[in-house]
Amino acid sequence: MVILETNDLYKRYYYENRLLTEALCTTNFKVEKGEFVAIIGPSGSGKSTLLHLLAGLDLPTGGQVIIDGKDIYKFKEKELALFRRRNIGFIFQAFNLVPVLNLEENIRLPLIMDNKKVDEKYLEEILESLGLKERRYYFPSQLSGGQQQRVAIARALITKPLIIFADEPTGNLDTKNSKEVL
Ligand SMILES: Nc1ncnc2c1ncn2[C@@H]1O[C@H](COP(=O)(O)OP(=O)(O)OP(=O)(O)O)[C@@H](O)[C@H]1O
Repeated sequence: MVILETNDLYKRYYYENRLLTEALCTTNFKVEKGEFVAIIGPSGSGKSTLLHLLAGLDLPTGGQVIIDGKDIYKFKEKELALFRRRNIGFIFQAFNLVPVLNLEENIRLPLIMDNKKVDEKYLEEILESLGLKERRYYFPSQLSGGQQQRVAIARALITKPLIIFADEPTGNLDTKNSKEVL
């Protein structure tokens, strides 16, 4: 089953009506449910642009992104925000945790924002499998980079999303922490 599809997706930046950068040239591909795909390419080749477009975080110049059969850029802004929150997990290179919330609260946050009940058993499973149980009441500033990134992963998993996008999730980590996160 195809979970993600792009149709002639592209992104250009203009400056004073002149083409400044072709950040992403026309892209067509499909991703099957359960597939693990890595996007590789030199610096500036458009990897982040592509990921942001796929996750509904940026607007394409043209083309479609279809997730679970839905053309995500046909949604109105609020609908897209809701669709994103319910169906898409995103892990950033900079962990983007909320500093005033503890580890567990950070993980619960997407469900709280959606007025949804947390599946407590699943939360415990995630904390256990990511080795975060003993640190659940720590704040982000009290955690190592690898631990913070694992919290970001847990936060992406808790909503049981259809698809998870990760933009260089180990980019800020040393070799040991990178291995742990992967
Ligand atoms: N706001 C913008 N205005 C103009 N050009 C932009 C803008 N944002 C990105 N670009 C250009 O789009 C191209 C693709 O950038 P992108 O960040 O997607 O690359 P990348 O492959 O993720 O790079 P890296 O591996 O270095 O993070 C680059 O040439 C960049 O200069």
